[in-house]
Amino acid sequence: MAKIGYLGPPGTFSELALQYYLAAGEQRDLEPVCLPSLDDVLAGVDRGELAAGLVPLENSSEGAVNRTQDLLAHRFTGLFIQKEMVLPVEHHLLARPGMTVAAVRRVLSHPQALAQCRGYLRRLLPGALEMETASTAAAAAMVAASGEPWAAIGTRAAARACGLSVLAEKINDCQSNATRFVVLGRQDGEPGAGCKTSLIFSVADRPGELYSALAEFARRGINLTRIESRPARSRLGEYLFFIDLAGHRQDAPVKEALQALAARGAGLRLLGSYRPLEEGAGKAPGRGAGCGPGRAAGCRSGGSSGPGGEGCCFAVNSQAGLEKTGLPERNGDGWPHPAYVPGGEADRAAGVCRQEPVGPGLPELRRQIDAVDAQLVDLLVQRMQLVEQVGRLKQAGRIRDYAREEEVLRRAGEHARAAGVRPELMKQVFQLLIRQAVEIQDKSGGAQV
Ligand SMILES: C=C(O[C@@H]1C=C(C(=O)O)C=C[C@H]1O)C(=O)O
Repeated sequence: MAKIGYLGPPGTFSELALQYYLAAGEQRDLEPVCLPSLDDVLAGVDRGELAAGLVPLENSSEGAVNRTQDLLAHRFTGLFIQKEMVLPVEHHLLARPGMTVAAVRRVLSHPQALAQCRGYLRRLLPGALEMETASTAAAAAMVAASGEPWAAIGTRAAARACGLSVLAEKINDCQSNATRFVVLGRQDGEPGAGCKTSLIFSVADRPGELYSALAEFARRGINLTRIESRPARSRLGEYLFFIDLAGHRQDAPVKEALQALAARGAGLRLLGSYRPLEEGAGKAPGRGAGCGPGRAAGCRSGGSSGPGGEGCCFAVNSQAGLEKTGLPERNGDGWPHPAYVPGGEADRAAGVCRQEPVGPGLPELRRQIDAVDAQLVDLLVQRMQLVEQVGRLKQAGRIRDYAREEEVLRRAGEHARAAGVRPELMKQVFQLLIRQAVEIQDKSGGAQV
Protein backbone atom coordinates (compact mmCIF):
# COMPACT_ATOMS: atom_id res chain seq x y z
CA MET A 1 0.00 0.00 0.00
CA ALA A 2 1.27 3.51 -0.79
CA LYS A 3 2.43 5.42 2.28
CA ILE A 4 1.94 8.95 3.58
CA GLY A 5 4.43 10.32 6.13
CA TYR A 6 3.74 12.74 8.96
CA LEU A 7 5.59 14.20 11.93
CA GLY A 8 5.10 11.85 14.87
CA PRO A 9 5.00 10.39 17.37
CA PRO A 10 1.28 9.58 17.34
CA GLY A 11 -0.71 12.21 19.19
CA THR A 12 0.75 15.21 17.32
CA PHE A 13 -1.42 17.76 15.57
CA SER A 14 0.02 16.50 12.31
CA GLU A 15 -1.47 13.11 13.04
CA LEU A 16 -4.86 14.70 13.69
CA ALA A 17 -4.56 16.64 10.44
CA LEU A 18 -3.71 13.43 8.62
CA GLN A 19 -6.78 11.80 10.09
CA TYR A 20 -8.85 14.68 8.72
CA TYR A 21 -7.26 14.25 5.35
CA LEU A 22 -7.85 10.53 5.19
CA ALA A 23 -11.36 10.90 6.59
CA ALA A 24 -12.21 13.30 3.79
CA GLY A 25 -11.89 10.24 1.61
CA GLU A 26 -9.95 11.60 -1.33
CA GLN A 27 -7.07 9.25 -0.72
CA ARG A 28 -8.36 6.09 0.82
CA ASP A 29 -5.47 3.74 0.33
CA LEU A 30 -2.63 5.50 2.04
CA GLU A 31 -0.88 3.94 4.97
CA PRO A 32 0.22 6.55 7.55
CA VAL A 33 3.88 6.43 8.53
CA CYS A 34 5.01 8.31 11.59
CA LEU A 35 8.44 9.98 11.24
CA PRO A 36 10.62 11.79 13.78
CA SER A 37 11.23 15.02 11.87
CA LEU A 38 9.94 17.22 9.07
CA ASP A 39 13.20 16.51 7.23
CA ASP A 40 12.46 12.77 7.30
CA VAL A 41 8.94 13.29 5.96
CA LEU A 42 10.12 15.38 3.01
CA ALA A 43 13.14 13.16 2.34
CA GLY A 44 10.89 10.08 2.24
CA VAL A 45 8.65 11.69 -0.39
CA ASP A 46 11.66 12.93 -2.33
CA ARG A 47 13.21 9.46 -2.44
CA GLY A 48 9.91 7.97 -3.55
CA GLU A 49 9.55 5.82 -0.42
CA LEU A 50 6.43 7.78 0.47
CA ALA A 51 3.69 8.69 -1.98
CA ALA A 52 3.03 11.85 0.00
CA GLY A 53 3.85 13.68 3.21
CA LEU A 54 1.69 15.86 5.41
CA VAL A 55 3.45 18.78 7.13
CA PRO A 56 2.51 22.03 8.90
CA LEU A 57 3.24 25.15 6.85
CA GLU A 58 2.08 28.05 8.99
CA ASN A 59 0.21 28.97 12.13
CA SER A 60 -2.17 31.86 12.65
CA SER A 61 -0.35 33.18 15.71
CA GLU A 62 3.26 32.13 15.15
CA GLY A 63 3.50 32.51 11.37
CA ALA A 64 5.47 30.26 9.08
CA VAL A 65 6.85 26.90 10.09
CA ASN A 66 10.29 27.95 8.97
CA ARG A 67 11.73 24.47 8.76
CA THR A 68 9.08 23.35 6.27
CA GLN A 69 9.55 26.46 4.15
CA ASP A 70 13.32 26.25 4.17
CA LEU A 71 13.33 22.57 3.24
CA LEU A 72 11.01 23.26 0.30
CA ALA A 73 13.10 26.22 -0.83
CA HIS A 74 16.58 24.79 -0.46
CA ARG A 75 16.58 21.01 -0.22
CA PHE A 76 13.55 19.32 -1.67
CA THR A 77 13.02 21.39 -4.77
CA GLY A 78 11.21 18.61 -6.64
CA LEU A 79 8.28 18.46 -4.21
CA PHE A 80 4.90 20.11 -4.72
CA ILE A 81 1.93 21.05 -2.60
CA GLN A 82 -1.05 18.90 -3.57
CA LYS A 83 -3.60 19.87 -0.95
CA GLU A 84 -4.03 22.22 1.96
CA MET A 85 -6.18 22.15 5.06
CA VAL A 86 -6.52 24.57 7.92
CA LEU A 87 -7.29 23.14 11.33
CA PRO A 88 -8.01 24.82 14.64
CA VAL A 89 -5.33 24.07 17.22
CA GLU A 90 -6.08 23.97 20.92
CA HIS A 91 -3.42 23.33 23.48
CA HIS A 92 -3.91 21.82 26.91
CA LEU A 93 -1.61 21.59 29.92
CA LEU A 94 -1.04 17.91 30.67
CA ALA A 95 0.52 16.35 33.74
CA ARG A 96 0.59 13.12 35.69
CA PRO A 97 -2.56 12.62 37.76
CA GLY A 98 -2.43 14.40 41.09
CA MET A 99 -0.30 17.31 39.89
CA THR A 100 -1.51 20.88 40.31
CA VAL A 101 -0.73 23.89 38.14
CA ALA A 102 1.02 25.58 41.08
CA ALA A 103 3.38 22.64 41.50
CA VAL A 104 4.62 22.59 37.88
CA ARG A 105 8.33 23.43 37.65
CA ARG A 106 8.99 22.68 34.00
CA VAL A 107 6.84 22.81 30.88
CA LEU A 108 7.76 20.66 27.90
CA SER A 109 6.50 21.02 24.36
CA HIS A 110 7.29 21.71 20.74
CA PRO A 111 8.67 25.25 20.33
CA GLN A 112 5.61 26.36 18.35
CA ALA A 113 3.24 25.14 21.08
CA LEU A 114 5.29 26.85 23.80
CA ALA A 115 5.22 30.07 21.78
CA GLN A 116 1.47 29.84 21.26
CA CYS A 117 0.90 29.55 25.03
CA ARG A 118 3.56 32.04 26.19
CA GLY A 119 1.06 34.49 27.70
CA TYR A 120 -0.55 31.72 29.77
CA LEU A 121 2.86 30.45 30.91
CA ARG A 122 3.97 33.94 31.94
CA ARG A 123 0.79 34.58 33.86
CA LEU A 124 0.22 31.23 35.55
CA LEU A 125 3.62 29.56 35.58
CA PRO A 126 6.11 32.42 35.76
CA GLY A 127 8.72 30.35 37.60
CA ALA A 128 8.54 27.24 35.41
CA LEU A 129 11.36 26.45 33.00
CA GLU A 130 10.46 25.75 29.38
CA MET A 131 11.94 22.78 27.58
CA GLU A 132 11.61 22.26 23.85
CA THR A 133 10.84 18.82 22.51
CA ALA A 134 10.59 17.38 19.02
CA SER A 135 6.77 17.28 19.19
CA THR A 136 3.88 17.84 21.58
CA ALA A 137 3.33 14.09 21.79
CA ALA A 138 6.98 13.49 22.68
CA ALA A 139 6.56 16.05 25.48
CA ALA A 140 3.54 14.14 26.83
CA ALA A 141 5.48 10.86 26.73
CA MET A 142 8.43 12.45 28.59
CA VAL A 143 6.17 13.90 31.28
CA ALA A 144 4.47 10.53 31.71
CA ALA A 145 7.84 8.79 32.09
CA SER A 146 9.32 11.33 34.50
CA GLY A 147 8.81 11.52 38.24
CA GLU A 148 9.46 15.27 38.17
CA PRO A 149 6.88 18.04 38.64
CA TRP A 150 6.67 18.56 34.90
CA ALA A 151 3.81 19.32 32.54
CA ALA A 152 3.45 19.05 28.77
CA ILE A 153 1.53 21.18 26.32
CA GLY A 154 -0.30 18.90 23.93
CA THR A 155 -3.50 17.29 22.74
CA ARG A 156 -6.10 15.38 24.69
CA ALA A 157 -5.28 12.42 22.50
CA ALA A 158 -1.70 12.50 23.78
CA ALA A 159 -2.98 12.79 27.36
CA ARG A 160 -5.15 9.73 26.89
CA ALA A 161 -2.43 7.74 25.20
CA CYS A 162 0.08 8.53 27.97
CA GLY A 163 -2.24 8.36 30.99
CA LEU A 164 -1.91 12.08 31.76
CA SER A 165 -4.58 14.40 33.16
CA VAL A 166 -5.59 17.71 31.64
CA LEU A 167 -4.51 20.32 34.24
CA ALA A 168 -5.73 23.31 32.25
CA GLU A 169 -7.74 23.43 29.04
CA LYS A 170 -7.31 25.63 25.97
CA ILE A 171 -4.27 27.50 27.17
CA ASN A 172 -3.34 28.93 23.77
CA ASP A 173 -3.20 32.72 23.96
CA CYS A 174 -5.04 33.20 20.71
CA GLN A 175 -8.54 31.77 20.66
CA SER A 176 -8.56 31.45 16.89
CA ASN A 177 -5.28 29.57 16.81
CA ALA A 178 -5.19 27.56 13.58
CA THR A 179 -2.53 25.74 11.61
CA ARG A 180 -2.35 25.27 7.89
CA PHE A 181 -1.14 21.84 6.84
CA VAL A 182 -0.18 20.79 3.34
CA VAL A 183 0.12 17.45 1.61
CA LEU A 184 3.28 17.25 -0.47
CA GLY A 185 4.01 14.95 -3.36
CA ARG A 186 6.14 14.72 -6.45
CA GLN A 187 3.49 16.30 -8.72
CA ASP A 188 1.07 19.14 -8.09
CA GLY A 189 -2.71 19.20 -8.45
CA GLU A 190 -5.00 19.48 -11.46
CA PRO A 191 -6.69 22.80 -12.33
CA GLY A 192 -10.09 23.34 -10.74
CA ALA A 193 -12.25 25.93 -9.07
CA GLY A 194 -10.88 27.47 -5.89
CA CYS A 195 -7.27 26.58 -6.70
CA LYS A 196 -4.38 28.33 -5.09
CA THR A 197 -0.76 28.51 -6.26
CA SER A 198 2.30 28.84 -4.06
CA LEU A 199 5.71 29.96 -5.25
CA ILE A 200 9.04 31.23 -4.07
CA PHE A 201 10.99 33.89 -5.90
CA SER A 202 14.01 36.09 -5.42
CA VAL A 203 14.69 39.50 -6.93
CA ALA A 204 17.86 41.29 -7.98
CA ASP A 205 19.30 43.70 -5.43
CA ARG A 206 18.12 46.91 -7.15
CA PRO A 207 15.64 49.60 -6.13
CA GLY A 208 12.05 48.84 -7.09
CA GLU A 209 12.69 45.17 -8.01
CA LEU A 210 10.21 43.72 -5.53
CA TYR A 211 7.67 46.37 -6.43
CA SER A 212 7.95 45.52 -10.16
CA ALA A 213 7.80 41.78 -9.50
CA LEU A 214 4.59 42.19 -7.49
CA ALA A 215 3.19 44.46 -10.20
CA GLU A 216 3.16 41.43 -12.54
CA PHE A 217 0.40 40.00 -10.36
CA ALA A 218 -1.39 43.28 -9.65
CA ARG A 219 -1.71 44.28 -13.29
CA ARG A 220 -3.32 40.92 -14.13
CA GLY A 221 -5.80 41.19 -11.25
CA ILE A 222 -4.30 38.25 -9.38
CA ASN A 223 -5.12 38.19 -5.69
CA LEU A 224 -2.12 37.48 -3.47
CA THR A 225 -3.27 35.71 -0.31
CA ARG A 226 0.10 35.63 1.47
CA ILE A 227 3.53 37.14 1.11
CA GLU A 228 6.40 36.41 3.40
CA SER A 229 10.16 36.62 3.23
CA ARG A 230 12.90 34.31 4.50
CA PRO A 231 16.65 34.67 4.38
CA ALA A 232 18.00 33.42 1.04
CA ARG A 233 20.94 31.86 2.92
CA SER A 234 23.36 33.37 0.40
CA ARG A 235 24.33 36.48 2.36
CA LEU A 236 22.81 38.86 4.88
CA GLY A 237 20.20 41.09 3.30
CA GLU A 238 19.16 38.67 0.53
CA TYR A 239 15.71 37.21 0.77
CA LEU A 240 13.36 34.71 -0.78
CA PHE A 241 9.72 35.72 -1.10
CA PHE A 242 7.03 33.13 -0.47
CA ILE A 243 3.77 33.96 -2.19
CA ASP A 244 0.35 32.33 -2.31
CA LEU A 245 -2.11 33.50 -4.90
CA ALA A 246 -5.63 32.67 -5.99
CA GLY A 247 -5.66 30.65 -9.19
CA HIS A 248 -3.99 27.65 -10.86
CA ARG A 249 -0.59 27.98 -12.51
CA GLN A 250 -2.22 27.06 -15.83
CA ASP A 251 -4.86 29.81 -15.63
CA ALA A 252 -3.89 32.31 -18.33
CA PRO A 253 -3.24 35.36 -16.08
CA VAL A 254 -1.25 33.30 -13.57
CA LYS A 255 0.73 31.61 -16.32
CA GLU A 256 1.58 34.97 -17.88
CA ALA A 257 2.58 36.51 -14.55
CA LEU A 258 4.85 33.55 -13.81
CA GLN A 259 6.45 33.82 -17.25
CA ALA A 260 6.96 37.55 -16.76
CA LEU A 261 8.52 36.92 -13.37
CA ALA A 262 10.87 34.31 -14.81
CA ALA A 263 11.75 36.67 -17.67
CA ARG A 264 12.79 39.32 -15.14
CA GLY A 265 15.61 37.00 -14.20
CA ALA A 266 14.07 36.37 -10.84
CA GLY A 267 14.77 32.98 -9.29
CA LEU A 268 11.46 31.15 -9.34
CA ARG A 269 10.38 27.92 -7.68
CA LEU A 270 6.83 26.78 -8.13
CA LEU A 271 5.53 25.04 -5.02
CA GLY A 272 2.43 23.86 -6.83
CA SER A 273 -1.21 24.55 -7.54
CA TYR A 274 -3.72 22.84 -5.30
CA ARG A 275 -7.17 22.99 -3.84
CA PRO A 276 -8.07 23.24 -0.17
CA LEU A 277 -9.44 20.01 1.20
CA GLU A 278 -13.11 19.97 0.22
CA GLU A 279 -13.48 22.87 -2.05
CA GLY A 280 -14.91 26.04 -0.58
CA ALA A 281 -15.00 24.64 2.92
CA GLY A 282 -12.15 26.76 4.29
CA LYS A 283 -13.81 29.35 6.46
CA ALA A 284 -12.40 32.59 7.76
CA PRO A 285 -12.39 32.48 11.53
CA GLY A 286 -13.72 35.33 13.62
CA ARG A 287 -11.21 37.59 15.30
CA GLY A 288 -9.75 36.20 18.48
CA ALA A 289 -9.44 38.42 21.50
CA GLY A 290 -7.35 41.02 19.80
CA CYS A 291 -4.68 38.69 18.67
CA GLY A 292 -3.21 37.38 15.48
CA PRO A 293 -4.23 38.28 11.99
CA GLY A 294 -7.88 38.91 11.26
CA ARG A 295 -8.17 35.72 9.33
CA ALA A 296 -6.26 32.61 10.02
CA ALA A 297 -3.40 31.70 7.82
CA GLY A 298 -4.50 30.01 4.67
CA CYS A 299 -8.17 30.85 5.07
CA ARG A 300 -9.70 32.01 1.87
CA SER A 301 -11.12 35.42 1.57
CA GLY A 302 -14.83 35.66 0.96
CA GLY A 303 -15.71 32.71 3.19
CA SER A 304 -18.32 33.12 5.83
CA SER A 305 -17.10 33.34 9.39
CA GLY A 306 -16.19 30.16 11.18
CA PRO A 307 -18.73 28.12 13.07
CA GLY A 308 -20.10 30.23 15.85
CA GLY A 309 -17.60 32.93 14.93
CA GLU A 310 -15.31 31.32 17.45
CA GLY A 311 -12.31 31.07 15.29
CA CYS A 312 -12.77 27.62 13.85
CA CYS A 313 -11.31 27.18 10.47
CA PHE A 314 -12.14 23.74 9.25
CA ALA A 315 -11.27 22.83 5.76
CA VAL A 316 -13.47 19.76 5.75
CA ASN A 317 -17.20 20.05 5.45
CA SER A 318 -18.07 17.00 7.42
CA GLN A 319 -17.83 18.07 11.02
CA ALA A 320 -19.85 15.30 12.55
CA GLY A 321 -18.48 14.57 15.96
CA LEU A 322 -16.00 17.43 15.95
CA GLU A 323 -15.91 19.91 18.76
CA LYS A 324 -16.83 23.41 17.72
CA THR A 325 -13.61 25.06 18.66
CA GLY A 326 -11.44 22.08 19.40
CA LEU A 327 -9.54 19.54 17.48
CA PRO A 328 -11.35 16.30 16.94
CA GLU A 329 -10.41 13.79 19.55
CA ARG A 330 -9.70 10.17 18.88
CA ASN A 331 -12.57 9.06 21.07
CA GLY A 332 -14.08 6.73 18.55
CA ASP A 333 -17.30 8.83 18.38
CA GLY A 334 -17.24 10.45 15.06
CA TRP A 335 -13.71 9.85 14.19
CA PRO A 336 -14.05 7.52 11.29
CA HIS A 337 -10.73 5.70 11.41
CA PRO A 338 -10.89 2.90 13.92
CA ALA A 339 -7.38 1.92 12.90
CA TYR A 340 -6.08 4.99 14.68
CA VAL A 341 -7.87 4.50 17.95
CA PRO A 342 -5.12 3.86 20.48
CA GLY A 343 -5.05 1.12 23.10
CA GLY A 344 -8.39 0.04 24.53
CA GLU A 345 -10.10 1.31 27.67
CA ALA A 346 -8.14 -1.11 29.80
CA ASP A 347 -4.89 0.39 28.61
CA ARG A 348 -6.09 3.88 29.27
CA ALA A 349 -7.30 2.99 32.74
CA ALA A 350 -3.89 1.50 33.48
CA GLY A 351 -2.25 4.63 32.13
CA VAL A 352 -0.26 2.62 29.64
CA CYS A 353 1.41 4.86 27.09
CA ARG A 354 0.61 3.04 23.90
CA GLN A 355 2.18 4.55 20.84
CA GLU A 356 0.35 2.53 18.23
CA PRO A 357 -2.90 0.59 18.26
CA VAL A 358 -1.39 -2.44 16.58
CA GLY A 359 2.18 -3.11 17.64
CA PRO A 360 4.60 -0.91 15.69
CA GLY A 361 7.18 -2.70 13.57
CA LEU A 362 10.96 -2.56 13.80
CA PRO A 363 11.49 0.49 11.51
CA GLU A 364 8.85 2.48 13.39
CA LEU A 365 10.29 1.59 16.80
CA ARG A 366 13.77 2.53 15.59
CA ARG A 367 12.49 5.83 14.31
CA GLN A 368 11.01 6.51 17.73
CA ILE A 369 14.29 5.54 19.38
CA ASP A 370 16.07 8.00 17.09
CA ALA A 371 13.69 10.76 18.22
CA VAL A 372 14.28 9.93 21.90
CA ASP A 373 18.05 9.82 21.32
CA ALA A 374 17.96 13.26 19.72
CA GLN A 375 16.21 14.57 22.82
CA LEU A 376 18.65 12.80 25.12
CA VAL A 377 21.53 14.53 23.38
CA ASP A 378 19.77 17.89 23.78
CA LEU A 379 19.24 17.22 27.48
CA LEU A 380 22.84 16.13 27.98
CA VAL A 381 24.05 19.30 26.30
CA GLN A 382 21.77 21.30 28.60
CA ARG A 383 23.25 19.51 31.63
CA MET A 384 26.80 20.20 30.44
CA GLN A 385 26.05 23.87 30.02
CA LEU A 386 24.63 24.09 33.55
CA VAL A 387 27.59 22.19 34.94
CA GLU A 388 29.92 24.65 33.25
CA GLN A 389 28.06 27.57 34.79
CA VAL A 390 28.29 25.94 38.23
CA GLY A 391 32.03 25.46 37.61
CA ARG A 392 32.49 29.15 37.03
CA LEU A 393 31.08 29.85 40.50
CA LYS A 394 33.63 27.56 42.15
CA GLN A 395 37.16 28.25 43.24
CA ALA A 396 39.89 26.49 41.28
CA GLY A 397 40.90 23.25 43.01
CA ARG A 398 37.59 23.02 44.89
CA ILE A 399 35.49 21.49 42.19
CA ARG A 400 34.11 18.29 43.67
CA ASP A 401 31.21 18.31 46.07
CA TYR A 402 30.79 14.72 47.27
CA ALA A 403 27.62 15.39 49.25
CA ARG A 404 25.97 16.87 46.18
CA GLU A 405 27.13 13.94 44.03
CA GLU A 406 25.58 11.51 46.50
CA GLU A 407 22.33 13.42 46.40
CA VAL A 408 22.30 13.42 42.57
CA LEU A 409 22.93 9.64 42.54
CA ARG A 410 20.31 8.96 45.19
CA ARG A 411 17.72 10.94 43.26
CA ALA A 412 18.55 9.19 39.99
CA GLY A 413 18.16 5.84 41.75
CA GLU A 414 14.80 6.84 43.23
CA HIS A 415 13.45 7.98 39.88
CA ALA A 416 14.64 4.79 38.27
CA ARG A 417 12.95 2.66 40.92
CA ALA A 418 9.70 4.61 40.55
CA ALA A 419 9.83 4.13 36.77
CA GLY A 420 10.44 0.37 37.17
CA VAL A 421 14.10 0.46 36.10
CA ARG A 422 16.99 -1.00 38.13
CA PRO A 423 18.37 1.88 40.30
CA GLU A 424 21.92 0.57 39.91
CA LEU A 425 21.73 0.92 36.17
CA MET A 426 20.65 4.55 36.35
CA LYS A 427 23.27 5.29 39.02
CA GLN A 428 25.98 3.99 36.72
CA VAL A 429 24.79 6.33 33.98
CA PHE A 430 24.87 9.25 36.41
CA GLN A 431 28.31 8.32 37.73
CA LEU A 432 29.54 8.69 34.17
CA LEU A 433 27.80 12.04 33.83
CA ILE A 434 29.29 13.31 37.09
CA ARG A 435 32.78 12.17 36.06
CA GLN A 436 32.38 14.07 32.83
CA ALA A 437 30.97 17.12 34.69
CA VAL A 438 34.00 17.24 36.94
CA GLU A 439 36.27 17.10 33.88
CA ILE A 440 34.38 20.00 32.30
CA GLN A 441 34.73 22.06 35.46
CA ASP A 442 38.40 21.13 35.88
CA LYS A 443 39.11 22.26 32.34
CA SER A 444 37.44 25.62 32.83
CA GLY A 445 39.57 25.89 35.99
CA GLY A 446 36.96 27.32 38.37
CA ALA A 447 36.54 31.02 39.09
CA GLN A 448 39.74 33.01 39.31
CA VAL A 449 39.02 34.46 42.74
C1 LIG B 1 27.75 20.27 38.99
C2 LIG B 1 28.45 20.31 40.11
O1 LIG B 1 29.80 19.91 40.19
C3 LIG B 1 30.20 18.57 40.34
C4 LIG B 1 29.39 17.70 39.49
C5 LIG B 1 28.18 17.24 39.92
C6 LIG B 1 27.16 16.71 38.93
O2 LIG B 1 27.52 16.41 37.81
O3 LIG B 1 25.98 16.63 39.29
C7 LIG B 1 27.90 17.27 41.29
C8 LIG B 1 28.80 17.74 42.20
C9 LIG B 1 30.12 18.23 41.84
O4 LIG B 1 31.10 17.27 42.18
C10 LIG B 1 27.86 20.85 41.36
O5 LIG B 1 28.60 21.15 42.29
O6 LIG B 1 26.62 20.99 41.40
